[in-house]
Amino acid sequence: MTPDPPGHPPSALPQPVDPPGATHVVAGVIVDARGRVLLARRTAGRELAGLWEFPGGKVEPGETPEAALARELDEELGIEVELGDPLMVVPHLTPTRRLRLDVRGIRAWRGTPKGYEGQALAWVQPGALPRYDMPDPDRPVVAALLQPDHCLVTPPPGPGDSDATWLAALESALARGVRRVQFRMPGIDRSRRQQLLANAALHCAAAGAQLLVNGDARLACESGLGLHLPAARLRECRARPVADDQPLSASCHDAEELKLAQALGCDFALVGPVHPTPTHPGHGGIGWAGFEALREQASLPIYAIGGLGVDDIAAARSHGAQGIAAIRGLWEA
Ligand SMILES: Nc1nc2c([nH]c(=O)n2[C@@H]2O[C@H](COP(=O)(O)OP(=O)(O)OP(=O)(O)O)[C@@H](O)[C@H]2O)c(=O)[nH]1
Ligand SMILES: [Mg+2]
Repeated sequence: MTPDPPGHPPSALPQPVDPPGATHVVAGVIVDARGRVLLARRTAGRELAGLWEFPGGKVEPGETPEAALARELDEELGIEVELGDPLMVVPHLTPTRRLRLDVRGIRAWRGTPKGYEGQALAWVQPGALPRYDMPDPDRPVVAALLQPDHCLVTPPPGPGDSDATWLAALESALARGVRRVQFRMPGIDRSRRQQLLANAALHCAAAGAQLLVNGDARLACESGLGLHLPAARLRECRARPVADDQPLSASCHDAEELKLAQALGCDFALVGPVHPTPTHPGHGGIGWAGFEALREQASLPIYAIGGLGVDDIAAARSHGAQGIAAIRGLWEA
């Protein structure tokens, strides 16, 4: 791609090209005035019969995704729609094919949705979506509707930094909208770590942010917080190391680790580095293509990490990520 000439606005994000053999499926998130989301149930005799899905269908040859979604929602529900923002594109590998589930918001519609193909419809409160049995690629979509689109991984206090300085930086990250925090403290002794964690927990609770402790299962359990497993710890785990109601996440670098994380019931994973970062010297980064190659083999929500910040959230979503996780990118104002 040639760089944009000076004085011109940056060009729009390149349209993702379907890899050979991928079936491009477009689906809409239709929300009513009460904030409920419309799901449709796949009818008997079709693949994945009985599962609930976002209404939509396959893009036909020569059709734009936008035209395909408008057509599908007219055929299936009898409504005329105005499309809103893209939510995310989930690349997914099934035993028989490669899918790209391209999910768009629906800004407005005319008509009353009805099941024109005999499918049952349900208007679902967002918080109840995880209770509906949906196809695997919908799991990250539901997470994108409900959970934070960025996750702060804390740096330890710098040399000479007081605990108060570190806590003030955490507070300002929370004030900027961080709602998911991984407490990572390499090189800090246990008693100082515990003290910082106790204070961080108070700040996070006050902001309504979720807090997960990196690596230390005992500390996580004692303090009733979530746990994040670095890849080496993940590989040692034979069973979920925290209670079901405590958040659990893991860092994964390959498909095997993602499978382990999923089998343990991790709520989400961190995958990267997408771009080179000072934290992983000598690693060139897996790039978005490498990220998608891992994403398509798993169904749990995944944050992309490595040289990313809030400006990269839309791009991350277009590659199937929940959003981005970052140390520096979210710590520094
Ligand atoms: N519409 C829709 N399809 C989904 C979702 N999640 C998901 O995996 N899919 C998959 O994407 C494909 C969509 O195909 P479809 O059967 O709805 O296609 P369609 O409306 O064009 O119907 P047709 O091919 O039966 O005529 C199916 O394999 C379906 O399982 C979703 O949330 N919405
Ligand atoms: Mg359909």
